[in-house]
Formats: sequence, C-alpha cells, structure tokens
Amino acid sequence: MTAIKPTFTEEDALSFHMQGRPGKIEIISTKPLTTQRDLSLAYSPGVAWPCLRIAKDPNAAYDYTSKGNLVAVISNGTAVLGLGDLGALASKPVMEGKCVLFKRFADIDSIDLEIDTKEVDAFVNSVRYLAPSFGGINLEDIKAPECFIIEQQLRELMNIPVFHDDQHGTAIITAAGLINAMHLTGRDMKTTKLVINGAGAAAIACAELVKAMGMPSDHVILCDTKGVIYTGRTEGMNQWKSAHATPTEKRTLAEALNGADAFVGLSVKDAVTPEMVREMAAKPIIFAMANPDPEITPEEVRSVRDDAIVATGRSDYPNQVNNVLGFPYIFRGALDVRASTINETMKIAAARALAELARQDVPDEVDAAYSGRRLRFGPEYIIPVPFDPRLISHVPPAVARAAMDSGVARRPIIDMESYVASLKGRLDPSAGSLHMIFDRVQHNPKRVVFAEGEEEKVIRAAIAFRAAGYGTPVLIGRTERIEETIRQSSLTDAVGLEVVNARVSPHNKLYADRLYARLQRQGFLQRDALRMVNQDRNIFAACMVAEGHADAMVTGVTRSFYVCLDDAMKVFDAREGQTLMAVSILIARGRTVLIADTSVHELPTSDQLADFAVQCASIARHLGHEPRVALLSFSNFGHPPREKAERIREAVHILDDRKVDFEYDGEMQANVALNYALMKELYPFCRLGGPANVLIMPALHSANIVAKLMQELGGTAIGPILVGLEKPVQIVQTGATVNEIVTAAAFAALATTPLSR
Ligand SMILES: NC(=O)C1=CN([C@@H]2O[C@H](COP(=O)(O)OP(=O)(O)OC[C@H]3O[C@@H](n4cnc5c(N)ncnc54)[C@H](OP(=O)(O)O)[C@@H]3O)[C@@H](O)[C@H]2O)C=CC1
Ligand SMILES: CC(=O)C(=O)O
Ligand SMILES: [Mg+2]
Repeated sequence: MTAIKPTFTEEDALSFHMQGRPGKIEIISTKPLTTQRDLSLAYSPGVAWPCLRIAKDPNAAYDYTSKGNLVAVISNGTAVLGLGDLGALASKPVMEGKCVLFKRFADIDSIDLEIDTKEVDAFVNSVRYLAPSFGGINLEDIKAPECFIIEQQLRELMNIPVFHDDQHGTAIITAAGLINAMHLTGRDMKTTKLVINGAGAAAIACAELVKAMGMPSDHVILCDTKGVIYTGRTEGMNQWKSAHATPTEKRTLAEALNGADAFVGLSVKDAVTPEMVREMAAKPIIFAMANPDPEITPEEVRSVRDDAIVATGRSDYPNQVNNVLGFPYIFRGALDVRASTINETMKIAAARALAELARQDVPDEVDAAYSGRRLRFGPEYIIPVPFDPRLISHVPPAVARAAMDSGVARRPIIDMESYVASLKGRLDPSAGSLHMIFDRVQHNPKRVVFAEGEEEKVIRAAIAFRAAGYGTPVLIGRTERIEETIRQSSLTDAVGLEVVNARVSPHNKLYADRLYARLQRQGFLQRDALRMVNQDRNIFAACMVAEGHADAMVTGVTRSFYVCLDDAMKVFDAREGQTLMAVSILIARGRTVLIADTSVHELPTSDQLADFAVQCASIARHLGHEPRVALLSFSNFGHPPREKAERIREAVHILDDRKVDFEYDGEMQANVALNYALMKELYPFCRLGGPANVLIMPALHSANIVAKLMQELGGTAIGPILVGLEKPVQIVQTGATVNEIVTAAAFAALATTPLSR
C-alpha cells in the first residue's frame, strides 16, 4: 500500500501540543478584573444581580452569562477518530482540537469534557444536568451503538441542541460532497448505488441522511467487519444495523463494490484495495474518510482508475470531506436563533448550503489561500475548503433559517442581512492570511540555508521545514557534528538532509572574491575575506544566497540580531528603492497589527518613517488587510506641541506629497490609533476609516519595547521580519523556538516568491 507522506513528524505533533502552556486551549476573561470595583462587580456582591435576574427569567442567562455562545465538546473516548477505544483521557487532544476549531471557524467558545465511563446510563446522567451551563452539546468520538442511545436520551432530556458530530456532522458533509460528485458524474439520488463501509456512528447517520434526501433504501449497502449487512444476518448485528439491512446476495465488501457507483468509507485505514475499486462503475465516487488514514489513498485509486472522484477526511489532499466543515457553522446558526434542537431540516439545509457554495465562483482571496490549486468546481473541488472565509456567512444563515422555518428557533432573526454582516465580522482575518502565506510557500518551495546547522533546534527546524513542504533546507556545519547531534537527539527524519561544510566547500574562493570586492575599501584584506567565508557561517550562508546557490537564509539562534545583520550587510545592500527595516506582526484578541521598525533604525528620519509606512502598507495588503497606517507619538495632531513630534508630523507631510494609495494619519497616540470610537470622538477629522492596523513607531526603542512587551504579555508575535534587503535573509531572536525558526525560514522563502499571483 502507498504510504501517505507526512508533512510533519511525530515529534512535531508532540512538541506542538507540549510547548508553552500544554494543550490547545485556555480560558480568558472578557471583563477587566484589576480593581476592587471590578472584583465587586464580577464577583460578590455585584454578581448577585444577574443571578437574581436569571432566577426570575431563565432566558436572561443568555444576556448575563456566556451560555449563549458556549458549547461543551463531550466524549468518553470509545471511538477516537479511527484509532478505536483509547479511553476518555486519551481523547482529550481531539476534544481540545474540536474546541479550537469551534473558535477559529465560528467564534464559538467551547470546553472539552471527557467522561470516564462506557456505561450509557452513567454517561447520560453525567451530561443531562449540564444544560444550564451551555448553549449546546457536541458529542464526539463515542462508539456505536452506544452513541445512538446516548444521543437519543440526551435529546429527550435536554432543552438545548445535542448533536453527535461523528453522526450528523459527517453525514451533512458527506451528503454535500455526494450531491456535487453526483452532479459532476451525471447521477442523481434516485439511481445511484452506494456502498458504505462501516456501520457505526458516522456510517449509520450517513445512510439515514442520504435516504432522507431521496436515495432508495435498497440502493445503499452497508458493510462492517463481518461483511455486507444483508437482510436476515444475525452475526454482529444491532437494531441500527438491522434498520439498514439490504435484501442482497452480496456478502463481502469486494462483492458489494462490484458495479457500485459510490463508496463512502467510515471504517478504518486500508479497508479497501485497488482491485475492489477497479470493479466499480464508470466515474466512481470514492469518499475514503477514515481518520487519520483513509480506507484507500487517492494515489492507490489513481493507480487503477483515472475517472474517479476521490475525497478523504484529510487536509493534505483535494476534497477534504471532514466534519470540520460542519459543526462550527451548524452550531453557529443554531445558537444564533437559540434553537431547541438541531433537526433534519437544519441538517439538510446545511448540506445544501455547503454543496451550493462549492459550485459558486471562488473569489481570488480563497484561491490565494490555496495557491497553486485552482479551486474551480470539478472533480478536484467538490466541497468548500476549510479556510474558505465565506463559510461563516453562508452556512449559519441557512441553518438559522431552517430552524425558524421548522419552528425550533426560540429567538428568530428579524434582519437576515444584518445577521450575515455580523457573521462576516466574527472571524479574525489574520489567521487566514497567515495560512495564505504558508500555503504560498508550499507551492513555491525554495532552497533555504540554515546558517547555524550544528544546533539541534536548527536541525529540527530544517526537518520540519522540509516535512511541511516549504522547500529544501541546507544546513551549514561540520557533517560529523551534525550527524552526532542527529544521533544523540534520535532525530529519525533527518535522512537525506543536505549539509554544507564551509571549510571544505569548493566555492570558498568565489565567495571570498565577492566579499573582498565589497569590503576592500573598508579595511579588509583578501585573506580576511577568505577567513570570514571559512569561519563565519552567516557570511558563508549569505554568500551562497548571493551566488544563487540557495534562495534565502535564516540565522540568529546563537548570535544577536545586530551581529547577524552586520554579517548579512557585509554581503548584501538594501534592495534598490527600499529602506531596510524590521516588521513585527502582533496578533491579539482577533486583531492583527504590524509594527515597524522594530530592529534596524535607531532614530529614523521623517523620510525613513514614510518609507516604513509605504513598505508596511504593502505587507499588510499581502496579508489580506487593507492598511490603515498610524504614525505614532506621545502627542495627538500637534498637541502637546513638542519639538520631538515634528519628525513624525513631517513624515505625514511626505506621505501627502507622495500621494500614496492607502489610509494614513498622525501623529497620534497608540490608544487613539487603536480605539476607533475614541479617535472619532476626539479627532473626527482623522483620515483613518477604522482602527489602525499598521503602527509606525517614532524610534527603535519604542518599537522594540512595544513588540517585546506584547509578546510577553499576551498575544502572538511573529518576527521581527527583515524587509528591504537585496536578498531574503531572516534573523530570528536569540534562543528562538523550532517553530519560530521554521516561520522565519518560511518568510525568507516567501520573499523570493511572487507575492501576488
Ligand atoms: N472524515 C470525517 O469527517 C469523519 C470520519 N470518521 C471516521 O469514520 C470512522 C468510524 O468512526 P465512527 O463511526 O465514529 O466509529 P464507530 O466505532 O462508531 O464505528 C466504526 C465502524 O467501523 C467498522 N469497521 C471497523 N473496521 C472495519 C473494517 N475493516 N471493515 C469494515 N468495517 C469496519 C466497525 O464495524 P463493526 O460494527 O463490525 O465493529 C464499525 O461499524 C473512523 O475512522 C473515523 O475517523 C468519523 C467521523 C467523521
Ligand atoms: C473527524 C472526526 O470527527 C473523526 O474522524 O472522528
Ligand atoms: Mg470524531
């Protein structure tokens, strides 16, 4: 069987989960809790008032607590992905994962609860009394048939939506994919013959939904570990399987697939062979959805059929049929109308909305997020991609409308148009734009030199860089040292990493000549240049890039930014027409802000400040943001009148003269720049049309201090990213983590890639 090439190692996955605060979620307070007054309001005695209101009117809980936007993700770990019964505790990483997907894709807060029992009654009793806390319950990875009883009982006992994602989420996405795949292959629900492998939670729900959508019962054959579920079978049966037993002579999956139009795999890896696929009807539809590894890989299908439409549950192939496309948006719609349940009408509405979205023209920004792939409705694109920002405004309104039409909405939406607009505003655009950056690098892989190649962290980063598909890493260092580190650290995925030993490189003379030509009038002799090339890995790496032996370089783990920058500047100049500078990207609480110059110019001139504004505006656009640039100071538009702010005011005038095509203004204080209400109240003439997302700082100290403060006090900081050098060089901060090195290397690779396609 063809193995799927992983884009990361086991170690990457483990360290991703372990680094920083272990796990993937934390709870943050939405109200300030800094003063005695805050404390009195948030807790006793102030908290008594909302308690009394809710006691009088339970609906008030939606106004005074997080209930209305809070979903519990609950499992007992009996069917963790396709890995089987790993137990409650071991399911926690998946459940935390579902929580972050809820947040990322639909701005829903959620908490994972792992319940350590396989007993149906005990499980039901643990959950049934939680209704006051949550707006909805998302059951996950509970095995069949217990999941059916658990869900049924909880739906009867609780007055909030209870939704077993593996059943209905999966069924909805599968139905959406099937609608489109059938459309493309000229089939319809009435005539298509479907085989579903697996007869558990996901499979039974899929069978139910496609039948509810018009597929005749005797056109759907289910198989499990015992083979075909036929009428009269007694072995390994339960009432849910019996309900889908088919009158057929077929007994094995291979027999069932012979002549079948479509296959849906919700079982385990490798359950299907190429020989089985070969016997399917023309233009077969094959959804191999077992996770993490499918029943059959797309490569295996291709080896025997070139007319198949293939989907998997994975993100590294086209057509990801995975419930991530469903549960965030279905709950968003259900919560927004305070639905008492999620019913068939809502599920079918979600499936149709998803199918319909895939048939729409794909806007450029979605295409850009998946560069290299042309997302056009067809065999390779039958279902929207998870990072499609239209999902949030497309699926929840369909679900909400269906809830209203079917009478389960307790707070109907009056103004759908405003609702759709509010949905668009829920998502942090930065997450999508960073995804876009990395995707772009993956589709234009580059050769990147890792100058400090003997460092364990750097070797790990090189492995991760290669595995992520960003390009070919080249480690600078002594081969035997690097091999020793790889051995000592048991790095199993280092095979084939390219190592260049500066001391014995055949290019040293070429590099030294280049260096000498640049430095001879700065007091350097030819032999100094040769020594630097031989001994200084930054210089050697930079020379490799200068001579075209690599595309970009990354350094900085062991030496300070300024030493590294100095080394790079021995080999390169600033790019013509650009000013060298460093930008930090700060992401905090759903906002992305670019700050410059965080590393290079100590006291920039007005001209340089204007250059920073222009260059940052361009970066902001490449990240998918319309730039609103604020030139910051300690004063606002001339008040208080201090000489030190004149440099900033002058920069604004320079931008006026240059007639730039983005919003900018200043000088202003940081709070005015970031707080749009305050800006409009105090300075209605300010030309920014929203809060600033690019902050040009007056000097290096303020820029650098702010970036580091933000990094330590919360939020995500990316960078400093060096901009404006002749060739792409990125310098991480001393002691950077493996992830930070990989990100810097990806940014280095990006700089050699056309930013707009
Ligand atoms: N892509 C997606 O979005 C989703 C994918 N899935 C995947 O679907 C699979 C099943 O999940 P779920 O329904 O929750 O689990 P369940 O435990 O409820 O069901 C598993 C089913 O798979 C059957 N099965 C196991 N091995 C085989 C085999 N070799 N051949 C045929 N059938 C087999 C079992 O048969 P038996 O009844 O005889 O034991 C059982 O019916 C998992 O791989 C999961 O990752 C699930 C949800 C969403
Ligand atoms: C995707 C998912 O929920 C599963 O594989 O179980
Ligand atoms: Mg699941």
